[in-house]
Amino acid sequence: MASVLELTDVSFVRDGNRILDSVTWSVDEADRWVILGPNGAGKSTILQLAAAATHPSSGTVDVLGERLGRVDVFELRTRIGLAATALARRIPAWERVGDVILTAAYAVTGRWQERYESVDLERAAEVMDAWDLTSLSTRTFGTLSDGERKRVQIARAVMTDPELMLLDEPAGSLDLGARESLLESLEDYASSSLAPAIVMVTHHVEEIPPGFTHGLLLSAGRVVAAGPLAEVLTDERLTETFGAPLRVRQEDGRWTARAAR
Ligand SMILES: Nc1ncnc2c1ncn2[C@@H]1O[C@H](COP(=O)(O)OP(=O)(O)OP(=O)(O)O)[C@@H](O)[C@H]1O
Repeated sequence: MASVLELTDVSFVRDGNRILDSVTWSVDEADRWVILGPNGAGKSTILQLAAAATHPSSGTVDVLGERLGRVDVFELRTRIGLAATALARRIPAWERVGDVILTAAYAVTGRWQERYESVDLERAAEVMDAWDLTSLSTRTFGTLSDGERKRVQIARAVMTDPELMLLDEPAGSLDLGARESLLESLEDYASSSLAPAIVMVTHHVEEIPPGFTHGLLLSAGRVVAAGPLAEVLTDERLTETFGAPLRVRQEDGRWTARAAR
């Protein structure tokens, strides 16, 4: 199986702090990974490397077969879908949802031309339908709830038909109903044979959608465990990752964790 992301002995140092320490990790095209770890573990930094948004201090990062440092990252980034709150801040509050999705095909925010290809209009309609956004298509982005905004961010990334999808805390800050509804959509997306490799960052095992296959546990910039979810999500490894005694359970494809007593 082809590897879409490969980190080999990667360290990332900023202001004298070793944020990632000798990380070796690889993602195949059919994988759906979750990166779990406490605040400051280095999860977002790994996502930034995978998004070709930064370079390692040492070691090598290969994204979609291209080595960072030897490739035009602007070209490479067009092949990667990234849904992150920091990016959503660039979406103008006055832009209509339909245009937020549609303009992804042109890698811009803010509608900039009045004539779009019909193939893009059809694709935007399909994506909005899949992510339950059709009824919101004429609403402006600034009037949406957090849950609706998260859906729009993901749909915008899906619209570009990426070869690697990166999701930074897609369910963070959502209420229970919005979280469950988003996880259902992510489960549908992850189960499609047409979907690309997916890497999702989260703090909570409860936010892992059914159908996700692998887990990378990070603590203080180091890999605690990486592999199939059932092998890495154990009491011992979660306890080591979060530095507190934890017990983890799986039921109907969903995970829960709580303090061990
Ligand atoms: N450019 C930088 N300069 C200095 N320190 C940085 C830089 N980027 C990240 N850090 C630090 O590196 C550590 C890891 O950050 P990162 O955002 O990757 O962690 P995270 O696991 O995603 O955390 P969180 O769960 O809180 O979002 C943090 O302590 C952060 O303050």
